[in-house]
Amino acid sequence: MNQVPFITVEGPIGVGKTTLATALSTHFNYHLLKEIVDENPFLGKFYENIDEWSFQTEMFFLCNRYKQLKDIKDRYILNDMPVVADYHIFKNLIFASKSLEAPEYKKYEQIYHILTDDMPRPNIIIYLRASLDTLLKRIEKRGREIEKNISPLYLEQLSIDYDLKMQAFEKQHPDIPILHLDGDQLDFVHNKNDLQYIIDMVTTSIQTRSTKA
Ligand SMILES: Nc1ncnc2c1ncn2[C@@H]1O[C@H](COP(=O)(O)OP(=O)(O)O)[C@@H](O)[C@H]1O
Ligand SMILES: Nc1nc2c(ncn2[C@H]2C[C@H](O)[C@@H](COP(=O)(O)O)O2)c(=O)[nH]1
Repeated sequence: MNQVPFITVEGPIGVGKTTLATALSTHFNYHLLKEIVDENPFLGKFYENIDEWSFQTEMFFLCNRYKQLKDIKDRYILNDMPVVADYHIFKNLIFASKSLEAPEYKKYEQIYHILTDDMPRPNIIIYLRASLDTLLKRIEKRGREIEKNISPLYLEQLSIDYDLKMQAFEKQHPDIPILHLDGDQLDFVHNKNDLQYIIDMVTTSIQTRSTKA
């Protein structure tokens, strides 16, 4: 496993991944790996008609993230420069497993592993959860036009899928610390003490990893 800190913040749409990853990047002076969203030309159509646009949407996210991971591997990880990201590549499987029909998902999964199995993986994961009501309010506050069509049911199911994925991930990777945070209780945007609480947790995790290395 790579020794240099590679931290990721994960969780359902609108939970605060990009906000927290950006704050951590600034605090620790780590390179920030931010996922692209608005550049995905299919996402707006996806929310209007998932069946029609899911394959192109998922493939666009996969190809873009593959290129991002390849770049940070070459430019940062292999040069022992830490990174903090607002996504884990496994999110592609969470979304695609629901949006693609089984035969297409089988093909997608094969392509996913071909592209990403030799890419760097985060060695500290921050898992943010929040209630459906909080997620919906934050998505509305963020105000992306294309996300106005996100159905509460889609978001609720996504949250369940994230929980199931994280439970499975913890069993499969006991060596990778997962910091579970309650996004309903922690306001790291408006409350400095809440942000400092998270920073202290992450600092401890980084130090623990370096002593084990
Ligand atoms: N803990 C929080 N408390 C209050 N507002 C938050 C919190 N986290 C995020 N937000 C706000 O919610 C919106 C979505 O945050 P964002 O970081 O874009 O979520 P994600 O990257 O998970 O989709 C933004 O407007 C952000 O300012
Ligand atoms: N169908 C997919 N949609 C995805 C994927 N990754 C992100 N997204 C969407 C969800 C949000 O509308 C927006 C930003 O996502 P966040 O998780 O950062 O809130 O993009 C994906 O792999 N498939």
